[in-house]
Amino acid sequence: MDNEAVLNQLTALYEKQKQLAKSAGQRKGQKPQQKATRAELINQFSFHAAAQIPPSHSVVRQTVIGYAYPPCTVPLADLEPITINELELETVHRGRVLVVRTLGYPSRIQAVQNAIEDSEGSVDRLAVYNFDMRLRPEQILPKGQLLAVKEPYYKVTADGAPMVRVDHPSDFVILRPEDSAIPLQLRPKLLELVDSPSAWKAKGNAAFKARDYRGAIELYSNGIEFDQTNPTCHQEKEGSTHLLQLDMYRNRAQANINLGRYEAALADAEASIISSDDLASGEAGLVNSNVKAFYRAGIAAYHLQSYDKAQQMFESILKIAPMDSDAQRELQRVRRRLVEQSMGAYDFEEMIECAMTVDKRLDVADFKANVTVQKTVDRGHGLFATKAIKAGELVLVEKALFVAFNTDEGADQSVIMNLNTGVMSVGTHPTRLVGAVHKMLHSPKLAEAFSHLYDGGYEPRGVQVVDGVVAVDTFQVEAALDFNGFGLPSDPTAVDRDMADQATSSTGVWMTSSFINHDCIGNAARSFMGDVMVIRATKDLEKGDEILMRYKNSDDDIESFQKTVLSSWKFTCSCALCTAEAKTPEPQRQRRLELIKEARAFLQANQISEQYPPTPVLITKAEQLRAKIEASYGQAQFKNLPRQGLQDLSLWICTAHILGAQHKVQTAAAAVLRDLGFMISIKKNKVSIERTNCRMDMSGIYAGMYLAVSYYRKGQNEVGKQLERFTMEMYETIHGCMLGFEEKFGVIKG
Ligand SMILES: C[S@@+](CC[C@H](N)C(=O)[O-])C[C@H]1O[C@@H](n2cnc3c(N)ncnc32)[C@H](O)[C@@H]1O
Repeated sequence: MDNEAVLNQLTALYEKQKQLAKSAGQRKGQKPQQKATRAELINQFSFHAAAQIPPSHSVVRQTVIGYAYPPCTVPLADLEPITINELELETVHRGRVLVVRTLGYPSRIQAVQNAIEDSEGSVDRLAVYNFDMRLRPEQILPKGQLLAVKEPYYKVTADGAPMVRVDHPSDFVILRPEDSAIPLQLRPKLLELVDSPSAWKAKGNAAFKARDYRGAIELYSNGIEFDQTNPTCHQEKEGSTHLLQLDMYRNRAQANINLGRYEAALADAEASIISSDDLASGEAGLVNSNVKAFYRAGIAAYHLQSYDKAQQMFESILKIAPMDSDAQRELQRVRRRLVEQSMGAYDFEEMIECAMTVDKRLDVADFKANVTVQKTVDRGHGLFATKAIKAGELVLVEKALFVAFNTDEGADQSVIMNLNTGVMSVGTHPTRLVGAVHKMLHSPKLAEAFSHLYDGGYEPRGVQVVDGVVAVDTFQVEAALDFNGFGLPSDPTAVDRDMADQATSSTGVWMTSSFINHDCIGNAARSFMGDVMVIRATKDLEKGDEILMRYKNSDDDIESFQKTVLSSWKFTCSCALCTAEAKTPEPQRQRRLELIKEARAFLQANQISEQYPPTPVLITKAEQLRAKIEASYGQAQFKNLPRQGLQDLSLWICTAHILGAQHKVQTAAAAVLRDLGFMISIKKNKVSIERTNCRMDMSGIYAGMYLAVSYYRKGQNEVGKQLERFTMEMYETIHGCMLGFEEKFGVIKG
């Protein structure tokens, strides 16, 4: 399907969804008129359809963001039960909880769905959105599952039938058979009596072995609680009860690690460390238990990027088990992270290699020592330099909170239609939303950090942990992602790895980089290596300077550029470039747009090839056109500023001279650099480059190398060397590292 057809299809779908939402809204508070019967529902969910996903080629998968309601923040125990028959359409039932059992096998399209029945035997459909995509549908809504929907949202669906809809993962609680929230009618007839901590531990171990880590965590928790609330329960093994409890903490730590719940894992692992008094009792295996406890604490701390703590844990192991090879290996790994974190010393080439061949989610630390988040005068928060940073040096290296790669398994062209904001985002956005939400669900720390990202003015509610999970508001997360998400290019070897290439490209969110405000010129450039963003300075920065980057490349047509910025990020850019445009008289701007159009047509019709170099007549024509465009950039407004509309044509002229008479290369290459905002002057073999208003891109690297070579050819090697160094620095800044420079640009030297 071509782009226009997709766009038409999406617009039609959006309109339809808006219409549906409107007519559904009119039924607010009503009871459903037509509902599927138990038999119909059982029939609908009667076979194993877990793998059902619509064919992605003909149907654009859609996630509709409709009524944005906040998640429940009341503990399950404080909610009043509600039955299916009491539910009212288009209503979030605040203060209530619906306890149900699933009737059939789950199906999955955008949501995982199943038929449900309540304590009165009434039936309906349940749809769980934003589920953890690492889980299979049958792990979320298996047949016969008892579960609670906190403050249920009862919704009219596209087919007119009702459905209980869960948008926030924390509103959905899987219940164990013995949970007191389960009404008598839904309770399993036979409840296994578990009456000792060791029995809970055994059950936990069995669940763990079956890779049911969620289940194992609950079972160990029950065991720990049982132990704490029944102090006399275990005469089973005098003296060892305390150790049994520590075993369960230790095992729960591993289950938490396996689910990526590192904060809980660290707390569990630390709680499971056996004291020196207990160790002195000399029971066999206790040292080994502590090795496990320290190891798990170390791994959890590592994933939380608490590298000092991780180091301490692995060193503790080596004190009691000096030959432990796992601890030795992990200690080495941590030490590398500590060097990266404190000094910004990375092996970037290895990172690109790893992203290309092994895993795009890289194992590296963040380097944030050069920046800090501060309030700005008029644009909320911003990111500022904590020390002077030279052009080309690292400003920030940051691993993403989450990236949805378009190469991930199951990655698909899908669309989020936000009926509240009117924004439609096509690509991997739905995956990014779910990924970010699930990262926060078990990490109050991450949720707290994320809550500071700009979200367009959502009412701040703080981070609340309810029933053991963070009540993450998926609507708010989506709003924040709209403002703070970045697109990534799909090719990690591409030279200019800044902008995303297509609507369907990978998308991610980086927490610190999110504070960088926009400027069309800016003073920093980003590149990506796997899920790591590398930001370097494009000019010398002073301590206290605000870091600024362009969110999107500015358009020749300033009006349309400003419109996009306003609709996407809700501000009007007032940078030096936009101000210069605004000061340019309208007829002059219109004239320039016409000339740029003419230049585009010229470039399209006269693509350069080595085989057929452009004729002198053609080059003269290009130069005349360039002169006209140059004149349309008023000297008064654009003194020392980049002139975007000239860039492509200038590079064409420069390349044409390279292939033809060489004597004009120098002027042509300098013109390309001038159009990017570099003011170059060469006096007595000394190259000075004024770059206050520079922008960097690939044309600059070509021009820089051509310029350097032209001086080498004239025997002015000193000048050539300085220009080559400048070009290499530009390459490193926009590419992140020097990998590939020699192959692609070294050859220009011949
Ligand atoms: C990714 S956030 C940047 C950090 C943000 N200033 C904050 O306080 O968190 C994007 C938002 O910052 C603001 N912003 C960014 N650049 C701006 C600029 N040049 N002028 C005014 N506001 C800007 C806009 O509100 C935009 O939607």
